[in-house]
Amino acid sequence: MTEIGEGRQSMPSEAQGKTKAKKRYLRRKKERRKHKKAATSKGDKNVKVAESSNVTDSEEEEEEQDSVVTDSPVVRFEGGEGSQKTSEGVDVHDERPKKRRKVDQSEDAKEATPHEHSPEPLTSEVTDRLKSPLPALPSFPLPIHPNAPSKRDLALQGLDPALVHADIVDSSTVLPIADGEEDESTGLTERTRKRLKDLGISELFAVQTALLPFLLPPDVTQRSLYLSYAPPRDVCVSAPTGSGKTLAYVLPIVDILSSRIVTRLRALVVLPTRDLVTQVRETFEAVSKGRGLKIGTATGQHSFTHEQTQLIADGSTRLQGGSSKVDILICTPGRLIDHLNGTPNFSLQHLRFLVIDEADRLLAQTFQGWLAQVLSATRTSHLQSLSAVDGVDRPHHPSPDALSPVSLHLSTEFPEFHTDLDEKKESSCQKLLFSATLTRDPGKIAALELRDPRYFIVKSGAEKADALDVVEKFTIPATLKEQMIVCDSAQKPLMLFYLVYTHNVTNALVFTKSAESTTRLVRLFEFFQSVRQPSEDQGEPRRVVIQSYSSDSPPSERKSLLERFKGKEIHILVASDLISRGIDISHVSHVVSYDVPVDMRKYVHRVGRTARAGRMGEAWTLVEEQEARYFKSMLKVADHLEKVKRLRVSEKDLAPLLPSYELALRQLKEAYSRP
Ligand SMILES: Nc1ncnc2c1ncn2[C@@H]1O[C@H](COP(=O)(O)OP(=O)(O)OP(=O)(O)O)[C@@H](O)[C@H]1O
Repeated sequence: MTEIGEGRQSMPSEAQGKTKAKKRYLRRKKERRKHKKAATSKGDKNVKVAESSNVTDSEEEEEEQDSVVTDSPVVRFEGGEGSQKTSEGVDVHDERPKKRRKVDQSEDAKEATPHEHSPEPLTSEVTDRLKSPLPALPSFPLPIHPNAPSKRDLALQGLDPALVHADIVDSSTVLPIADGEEDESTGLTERTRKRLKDLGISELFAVQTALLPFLLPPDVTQRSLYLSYAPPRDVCVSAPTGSGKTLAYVLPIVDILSSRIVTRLRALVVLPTRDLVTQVRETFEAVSKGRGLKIGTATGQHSFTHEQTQLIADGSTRLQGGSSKVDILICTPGRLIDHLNGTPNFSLQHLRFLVIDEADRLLAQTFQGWLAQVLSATRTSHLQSLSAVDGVDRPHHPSPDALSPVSLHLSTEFPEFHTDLDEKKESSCQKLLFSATLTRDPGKIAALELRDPRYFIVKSGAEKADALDVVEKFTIPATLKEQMIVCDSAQKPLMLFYLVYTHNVTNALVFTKSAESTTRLVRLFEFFQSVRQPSEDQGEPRRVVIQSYSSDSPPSERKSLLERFKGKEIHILVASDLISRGIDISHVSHVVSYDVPVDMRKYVHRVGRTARAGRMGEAWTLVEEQEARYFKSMLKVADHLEKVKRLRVSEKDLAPLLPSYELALRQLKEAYSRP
């Protein structure tokens, strides 16, 4: 309070002081104007006398205030019609312009000159100073906006340089299989080439032509079972679905392992599903027929003990080099870890090949950190942990002859002597990664501890390929025709039935989002078929055999379903994404995504069940109206939107099927409402 009071007391004197100074200033200003007027009046008779000599101080003040108001470039008058009311309700006539008025900026600029604002007339000393150039201030450099990194640069950030410099292979490349003793173009042995011809294969596909010469170099020492002093480079392969990736690794493995004398576990193939394990085993058996190689599988389909007896020759004696009944093991990651941790003498120290097929899928799932465990087991003897596993302190009976070079330094046989055998060797295990949608994720690739990797990317139009294509895009088989049908969700089953009947589909895979919807859709289709009336023009409708294939069915039933589908006993297999990857059924003519795939990878693998090995195929995706935007943007991001054409089906087309469909729907409802 005191301070405020004091402030108020001092105000009048300050105000007076200010008023005097202002008065002085205004007086001088008036004088200046007079002088100016006197100087100009002689030559200019038309000059309007704007400044009366008897203008009062207060009038001058108002003038000053006005000039302050007009300093603002835009003047706005809120009250309409030029009059305003004061807070007390008194009408005040406002003489200012009623509309917005723009003040001329150039006039402002003129007013803002130092002369105008200077309260004192400029002395000659000051004007001299103003005229003389002031020493220039050091100017700061203008800020530079760095260019935003291009999409390409961003995409390449953090990538393995080997991936950026990948070998791009044109998907249309084929190479006839040579006759004669030597084949310099592929490095395949005569025996393997003969076997391929027996299997009806006369030429090699693009991925095979690229990979075989690399894995089977002309220098035979490079084909040894152990390469501790010149360990082989690892390989990553990205090639479209159905392009023959399986043979690209089966052929070199069979050729190299055929030189072995003792059976050891030398090739390990890891796959995400049991069905794929069975399929790859069949390919190995077909190619290696008559070569004496032993092939085993571990998927959990049989009991653990049964699998152990199939894999291990001797589980009772402690063997530093491990023991194996198989040269090649094809397995799922979960079961592999079970054997690594729980099967005595199961060792990966002799591995020459570690194949990870459908690599992006396997790397996306941890399966108890299977990869880290497998990589560690390839580096040193797994034997050390054995007694810990079974809890038995075994008598010490090492057999160093069975040790691989990578494990020789662990030998306890000659502890006193230091020879080059003690030197730690590198593992001879060559990692081979395959997928149609190979991950480019640097983090996931780093986990693989790849050794000087070489990337092969198979795609159409390889000559135009850019590093960005390598990074972001997946290739779809050139022989595949893709279409989407946008429809109401309630119409989807009817739309499927329409497509099946009008296109005479007899070999199709239909993908749904879940095992439950698979079963429901099959039941609806069966009801629909049972109530469908013969048409006037086409007579009795064709009978379509449809079955569901999902994780709900036991493995033995699934196996038999696949066999029947391959044998064309089943026309349509409605499946969850369980078989969207890798499954190779050559005659599949149509793939229907009854439910939209959740991402581009899923889409690529689903549609890739048709148009395999250069055959023609069609893929339809049923898109609910509210999903259309999402689906299209997914395709657009993958630069694939223009490849998927829209197929339009009108109400009129569906009308003939509608009565049977409605009846079938009622039956399905009843079936599901029954307790
Ligand atoms: N050189 C060849 N000549 C003829 N057929 C071949 C050749 N190579 C592979 N095939 C056949 O092509 C089909 C597809 O091969 P494969 O299953 O290896 O494809 P993929 O590239 O692994 O596909 P996906 O990515 O879907 O697993 C198989 O039926 C296979 O027998």
